[in-house]
Amino acid sequence: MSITVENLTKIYGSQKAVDDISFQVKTGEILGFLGPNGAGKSTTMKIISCFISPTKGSVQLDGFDINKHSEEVRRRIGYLPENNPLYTDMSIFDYLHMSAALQNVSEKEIPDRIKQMVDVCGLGPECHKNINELSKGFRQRVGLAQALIHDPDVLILDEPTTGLDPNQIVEIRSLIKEIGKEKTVMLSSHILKEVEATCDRILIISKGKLVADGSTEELKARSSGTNRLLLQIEGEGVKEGLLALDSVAQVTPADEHGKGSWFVDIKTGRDSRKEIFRLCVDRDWVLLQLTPMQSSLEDVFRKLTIQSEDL
Ligand SMILES: Nc1ncnc2c1ncn2[C@@H]1O[C@H](COP(=O)(O)OP(=O)(O)OP(=O)(O)O)[C@@H](O)[C@H]1O
Repeated sequence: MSITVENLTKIYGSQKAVDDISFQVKTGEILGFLGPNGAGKSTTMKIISCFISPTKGSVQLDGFDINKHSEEVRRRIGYLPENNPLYTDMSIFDYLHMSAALQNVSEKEIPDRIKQMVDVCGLGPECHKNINELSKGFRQRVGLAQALIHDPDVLILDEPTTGLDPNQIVEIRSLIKEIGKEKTVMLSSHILKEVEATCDRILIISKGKLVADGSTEELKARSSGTNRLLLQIEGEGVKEGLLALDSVAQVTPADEHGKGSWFVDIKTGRDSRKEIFRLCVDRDWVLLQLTPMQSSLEDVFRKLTIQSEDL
């Protein structure tokens, strides 16, 4: 089941939280939704899940419109809100029973659905406990079980791994990947490594506007625009010599990588390595290192979200 968001805007009082954004999530895709604090991620996810209505624009799930067919949409969406609000004085069983009933799962089917969710979300060893007796990781699993109880085609997960320890993060991440084999998933996170490891595609939102849309590799390539090399050279006049090469855009010191180290940014579509090697031979320089560098998702995120502060 696909999600189509068109010209979505949400204004709270005088604040534009989401500013005319459009995107699609394809059936079976795991989409990562990134952005700094207050960028508009939760607001967008709440609108898609029919928890709040947009000021303008539309969201459709395979043709079901959130404004016209909200019941149909809700039935097809599982939503894990930020901070995973749970009724902590309930047992896992009672909570999942209540969640299933609220999602109109028939009374006859509920016990089987709960059994399946306990199994899928790995709740077995803890399922006799009350929610307030569970660790954060297990509470998160209960939140996921709640979101999945009515077997929705689409899962919307708002920061599903916040507050978890590294082991729990790995466990929840692999659970999401497993679930994502059958369902369309959209998840927000502040952990870029997690998004990189879990998602097929990434959207970056900043100040309510979309600033990037693509796979991790596409975003890295688009963001850098130039290739970067790390060079370590022994010799005189290295910076000036490198800058004189036609394919070189910029040379900056990289002293943290050792004496005589430089970052060399190469113009788009060019390859300077042979030229640099010949230059070293001509000038009698000693080339100690020539390593291509890749920009990280952190670099891309910072570049795009800091740039958009100036919009
Ligand atoms: N109910 C509300 N009333 C007024 N303003 C709101 C409301 N909810 C959110 N906002 C504002 O809308 C903007 C976007 O908030 P939102 O929660 O969508 O951001 P976010 O990207 O999810 O942030 P975070 O990563 O911190 O959770 C923020 O400036 C926030 O203060």
